[in-house]
Amino acid sequence: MTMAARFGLDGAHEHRPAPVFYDLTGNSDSETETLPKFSPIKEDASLVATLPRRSSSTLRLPQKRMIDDISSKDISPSPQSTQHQLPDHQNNQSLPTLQPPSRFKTPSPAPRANVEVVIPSPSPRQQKLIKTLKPAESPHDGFWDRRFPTDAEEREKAALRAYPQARRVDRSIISFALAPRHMPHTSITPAQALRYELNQKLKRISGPQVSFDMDDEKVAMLSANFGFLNEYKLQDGITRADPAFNAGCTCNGPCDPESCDCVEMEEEEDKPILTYRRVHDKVVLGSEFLKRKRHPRILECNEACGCQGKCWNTVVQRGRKIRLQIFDTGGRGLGLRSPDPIVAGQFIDIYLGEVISKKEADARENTDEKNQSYLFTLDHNRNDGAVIAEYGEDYDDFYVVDGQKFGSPTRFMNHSCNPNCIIAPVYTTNHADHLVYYLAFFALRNIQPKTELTFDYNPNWDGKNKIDPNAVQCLCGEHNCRGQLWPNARKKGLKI
Ligand SMILES: C[S@@+](CC[C@H](N)C(=O)[O-])C[C@H]1O[C@@H](n2cnc3c(N)ncnc32)[C@H](O)[C@@H]1O
Repeated sequence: MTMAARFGLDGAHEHRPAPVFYDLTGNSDSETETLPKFSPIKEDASLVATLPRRSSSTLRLPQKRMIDDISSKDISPSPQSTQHQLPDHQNNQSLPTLQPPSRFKTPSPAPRANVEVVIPSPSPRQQKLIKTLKPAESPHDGFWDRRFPTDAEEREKAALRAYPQARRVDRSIISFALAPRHMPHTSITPAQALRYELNQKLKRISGPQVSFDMDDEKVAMLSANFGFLNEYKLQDGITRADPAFNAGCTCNGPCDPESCDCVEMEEEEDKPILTYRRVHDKVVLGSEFLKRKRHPRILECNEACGCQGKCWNTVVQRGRKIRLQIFDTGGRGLGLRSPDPIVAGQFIDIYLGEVISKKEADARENTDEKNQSYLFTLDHNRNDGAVIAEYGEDYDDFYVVDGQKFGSPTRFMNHSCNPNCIIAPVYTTNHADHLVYYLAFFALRNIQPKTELTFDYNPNWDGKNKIDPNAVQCLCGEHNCRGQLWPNARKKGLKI
């Protein structure tokens, strides 16, 4: 056999390295010439030189593949063929005897010619530490203590804190994403986990408490990804008017509703549109305003005003004052109510969501599989002189609020043909922002605690509209029910 074939260098002749064979018995007297005539020390040089030997068991014993390469008569090595001598005391031990190759029939992949062993070096910190250690007492068993640390050495290292110490942790202060801190150590259902997660989100809503008043299973009607908002979420392409264009009233001291510049005038009448008034301890919308078929916008005072936004005309910007509950209505999905009594004209909350372009709203509406809509177009100022002057008469790209994935509790308000709430456009901090304003809900009449809060989704209904078979069916159950929420023509691709 050539050297090249033996080391697997000559691929044309032999791809597999020649087998390495150690004579461990030292008592064979035959077949010397049939064994490969090579030095196992030489072939194993890389391994043998770098790997420390613990005992005779670390010597490479013939492996299955090696034995397959050799006929059964080849496996009685002679003392003469033994190239790797064992110390005397090891030679005296009873060493493993070779088994006939007939036991190994399964073919195995050829061994790789080059074997590389990478042993990670200790880090500089570990090296420094190792130098400081006194050599542990050797039990004189042939083990190299540096490579095979004794228990004594391990204990010393531990004493020197060579190993990272377990940190003491106060588990009671760890907050978990899905499990409440004080929850008993019982498993929770996915519905309970979802409820917990959504409750955590509810807690981040500003103002009095908002809660779920229903079973865990019903809470699952709401996606875990739903995000509650305290302010509009402006999406790509949505811009707000420059605050520099904001204007305020010139009132000197508390604003007078008869003369305050923030109070809009009736069309073609030299008369202010009366909005808020005081009833006992509350500032509420007056009945004249509530009774209107179309509710005009409300301009609340702000920092640019003579009153510096401290007068009565600041109801919506002061935020929600009642508690709210999201509950299961049955056929109409989730709904909204309050455990508190509400008086006529009282502010309830604003409608929040993502503010998106009309184009984006069209795309979302057309891909929405469910027949639910949370879209509100901010087009109240369509006929406003200032808007027409700025954007033109045919302008139709008004922004849209989408409360489907992000929103405020009012996003759960259902439609009723006999509603108990109205919705009005309200400007707070910037009167020049005609494209982004708030949609604010007010009570239309006194509302008893736990009564569902509803509004009219189609306030322009004139009573003569035919029932559209494609419209979403109304389930409000009121005596004057129209039978439909709104024509669903766009979703079905129909023309109306
Ligand atoms: C703004 S969401 C109201 C909250 C909704 N119920 C929920 O569970 O998320 C509007 C949707 O509620 C449902 N809805 C609201 N009022 C309804 C009514 N009177 N009859 C039937 N479905 C109604 C319709 O599916 C509608 O598209």
